[in-house]
Amino acid sequence: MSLFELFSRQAPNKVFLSILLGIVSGIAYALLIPLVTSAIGGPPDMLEELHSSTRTLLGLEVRQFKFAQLFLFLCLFIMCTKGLSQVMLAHVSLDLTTSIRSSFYQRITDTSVDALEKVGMSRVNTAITTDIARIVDGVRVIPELLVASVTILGLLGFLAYLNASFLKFIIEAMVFGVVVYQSLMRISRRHFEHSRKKMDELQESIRGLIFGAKDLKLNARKSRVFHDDLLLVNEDAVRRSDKKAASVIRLATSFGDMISFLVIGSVTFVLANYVKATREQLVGTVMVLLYLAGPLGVVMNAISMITVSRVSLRKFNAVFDALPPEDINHAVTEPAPWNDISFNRVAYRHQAADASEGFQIGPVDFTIPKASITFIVGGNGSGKSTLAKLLTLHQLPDTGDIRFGGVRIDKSNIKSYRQAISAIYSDYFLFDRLLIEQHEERRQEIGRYLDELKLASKVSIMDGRFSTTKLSDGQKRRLALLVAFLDDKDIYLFDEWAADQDPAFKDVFYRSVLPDLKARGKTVIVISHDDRYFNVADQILVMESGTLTTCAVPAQRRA
Ligand SMILES: Nc1ncnc2c1ncn2[C@@H]1O[C@H](COP(=O)(O)OP(=O)(O)OP(=O)(O)O)[C@@H](O)[C@H]1O
Repeated sequence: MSLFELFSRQAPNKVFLSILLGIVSGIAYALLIPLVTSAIGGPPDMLEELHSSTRTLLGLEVRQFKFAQLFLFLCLFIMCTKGLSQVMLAHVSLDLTTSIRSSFYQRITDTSVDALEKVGMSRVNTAITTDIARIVDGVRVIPELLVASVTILGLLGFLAYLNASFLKFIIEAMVFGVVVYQSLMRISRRHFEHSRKKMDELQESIRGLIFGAKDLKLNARKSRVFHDDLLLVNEDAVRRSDKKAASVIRLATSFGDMISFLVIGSVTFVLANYVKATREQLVGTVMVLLYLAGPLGVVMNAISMITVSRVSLRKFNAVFDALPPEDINHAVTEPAPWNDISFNRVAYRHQAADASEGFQIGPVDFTIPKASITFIVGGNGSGKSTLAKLLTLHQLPDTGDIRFGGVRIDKSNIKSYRQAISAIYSDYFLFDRLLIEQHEERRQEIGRYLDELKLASKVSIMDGRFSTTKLSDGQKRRLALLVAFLDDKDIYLFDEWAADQDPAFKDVFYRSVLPDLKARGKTVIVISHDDRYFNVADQILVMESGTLTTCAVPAQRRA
């Protein structure tokens, strides 16, 4: 979508009205010069009446009173129309910012987890914090550009009336100016594109600076290498590209400023010798040229902002397109009753970023009965978490099928079946609130869980919001468990949940929490390295290099 389309789609009527008001004010602007030159230079016949009177106002003598009145009226008119036009544009710009952000949030919500992981936090962050602001800045100046262009046209019209030969020369000079200016802008755009690319890398380094702070503090050499060879190098690359781009833009702007004066000089000192023109015509032309500098400046500034904005728009669109909405049915309906989850010849491949084949799990076959406990075990990188993503329906298999009872999971029902699942992944995110309805029964339930999870002395929940999330890793996971309990889903998946727990609570988790969930009819899937507790499981799925090697049932079950 083009910049102007973005703006006019946001509020077509307001944009139209503000442009109209801007144009009217532009025309009024253009009228001020002929008015002043007429007042100074003597009356054309048709304005004779306006020159006639001199009056006293507030003790001051005002000559050509009607001219003065008209001049004042035009000034007030310009102030009102331009002001109103600007206020409306400012409002539309702010609405547009919110609207682009909201549609981006929606896109992030609708896209697949896979796409989001591929694009990555840094690119999404830069798109939201840098690109959207630049896009809106560029869009905001489009109406100003139109208004300034109308003013310029009006002034050129007056020049045509004054002296056609001067007009021809000035138009030629303007075309020359625009061609040179545009060439410079093209160069600056290339530098901005480079800077924008480096900005993504800089964002990634900044993430390292914050999230890796603890590690960096423990290793001065590593910290120095990180600072000097990565962070500052990226910062420097952004700075250098921005500097080059800004220098070219400034050069273009001063060229633009100067060309007005060169044209004034050429008209005054050279052209006046060759073209037949009266003194009034010459003075009028010079005044118009001086006056032209204002709207020309606006045009040039607008073009430079639009240049930057177009770079950001391209980048933003690339991120937006890399997050396509999941091609699934988004309507949520109640799934049909089921007694087991079965994986039949299921295979899924992670696409590698390089030319290599990537990692594949499967084909795998297994069945998980309802109201049972299944452990998924295996070495690092064996594919447990990938299998967990398939089990929690974040991905459909490339081949084979996943069935809930007799129902095959496909694009038409995957979202509905997802609603039956609650998961705490190894990289879970703890929201600072519950995001569910609050009522008295729920409050009592929460109190009970806080006691059971030994969190009552640490956290309270007020209006669905946690009093704090500044907890130890183990406590945070317990709070995540509380959130999962409140979800009250049919299926629970825990990816190495107990890894941070102390031995006492680990025992509670495996010997009490999991069997309780099973007793309540929940289907529990646990990814675990805790072999001490494997006997809690009804079945164990062992992953090895993406394949399911054993489907073992523990030999003895402890009471
Ligand atoms: N988003 C991804 N894109 C490409 N490859 C991936 C992606 N996620 C995981 N992989 C690859 O898949 C393989 C299995 O990863 P997975 O996270 O499933 O292993 P895991 O058994 O859970 O390991 P761990 O016990 O260390 O958590 C790894 O080799 C990893 O490189």
